[in-house]
Amino acid sequence: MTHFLASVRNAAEAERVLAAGADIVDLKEPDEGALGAVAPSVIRDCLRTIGGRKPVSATVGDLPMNPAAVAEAVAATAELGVDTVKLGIAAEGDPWGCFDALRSLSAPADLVLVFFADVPSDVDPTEAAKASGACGVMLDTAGKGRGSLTDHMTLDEIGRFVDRARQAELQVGLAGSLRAHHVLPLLALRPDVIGFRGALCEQGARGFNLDPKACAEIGRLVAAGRTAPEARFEARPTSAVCSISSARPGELGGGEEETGAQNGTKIGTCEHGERHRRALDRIFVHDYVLEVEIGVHHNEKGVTQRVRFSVDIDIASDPTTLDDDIDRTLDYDYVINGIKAIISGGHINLVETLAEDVAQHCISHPRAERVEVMIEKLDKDPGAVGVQIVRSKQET
Ligand SMILES: O=C[C@H](O)COP(=O)(O)O
Repeated sequence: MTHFLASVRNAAEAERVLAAGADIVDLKEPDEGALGAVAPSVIRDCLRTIGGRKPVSATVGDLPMNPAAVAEAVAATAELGVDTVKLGIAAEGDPWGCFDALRSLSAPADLVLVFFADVPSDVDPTEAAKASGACGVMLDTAGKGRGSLTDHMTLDEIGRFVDRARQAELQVGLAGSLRAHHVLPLLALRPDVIGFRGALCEQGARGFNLDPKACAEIGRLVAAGRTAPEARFEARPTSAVCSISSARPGELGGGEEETGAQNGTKIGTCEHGERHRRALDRIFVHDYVLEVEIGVHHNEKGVTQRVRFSVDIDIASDPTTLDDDIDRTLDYDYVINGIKAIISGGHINLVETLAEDVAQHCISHPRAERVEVMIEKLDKDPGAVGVQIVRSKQET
């Protein structure tokens, strides 16, 4: 199961993220850099407040790779009683000297090495963990104004990082200016930890106060999403048939589709772009009907009504490297699990809001270029009413 790590700067914030369902409280001063350290007195205070309810990690600051300084900082932080100490691997200095020094420490806390996706490093994470005695590795970003983790690495690359750590029997975490729309695609990679600060704060700014609504929203998404990837191995929803049917070459704009036995959900793929090395293909989920709590009217509150989702996503693909591999395209489950996670959040007033959330989820997939979302309420008299929106990567 993936654990929700929330970075906080004091005990009051720790209480707030615990209320939002955080599994790991990560002590960090956001104004002091990507891995800014909080003062020892603040760590003690937080440990008292948390009182063992959840594991606590702490960072040691953005330190240069100086063996003596790194070993001293890790040992001092571990002595305060945290469960895990997180150490960022900087580009310059003597990382291997640091790993040697750490290995000979007998610090009373686990060590996690943090690698920055936006800082090139030739240190191999699993080798570094072995050399230092770390029990885990994590990806994060150093430059918090320079995009999120997925702006610096593709999902395939992040997946390989997770897999390599797994093979080395290491715990693995993912973070780096992650937002709500990153939750599902990253949970699908099955990391042990997914970490947030900025997304939990007012205006999404990591140095600002925590926003209780944002904390709750991220907590809810992680809780809902970490079960969603399992759906790949579970029975499909009765309303959907999810078999793949690809267009044959030459069927521009055509394509094949399969129709659900229960209510006619259609899911498929059709090629509609030019057939060069990098084609534009269209993945679609049509006529997917779910019960949703939605509407502004009094008689729409506290009840569900049938809503039909039709989603078309244009994806960049390279047919020469597809290799019959689901990870090299966009899985229909990504769309379906996203819709399910969005509607599990409770009542939504407007179909426009629902359409926008679905569109943002879809367009955030690294392969998605353009998405069309149609949402229809089916139980309104006299017929279907709804909204259709189009969003492109360039607009987001
Ligand atoms: O360890 C997780 C980090 O605190 C993530 O911070 P961020 O979401 O602001 O990049």
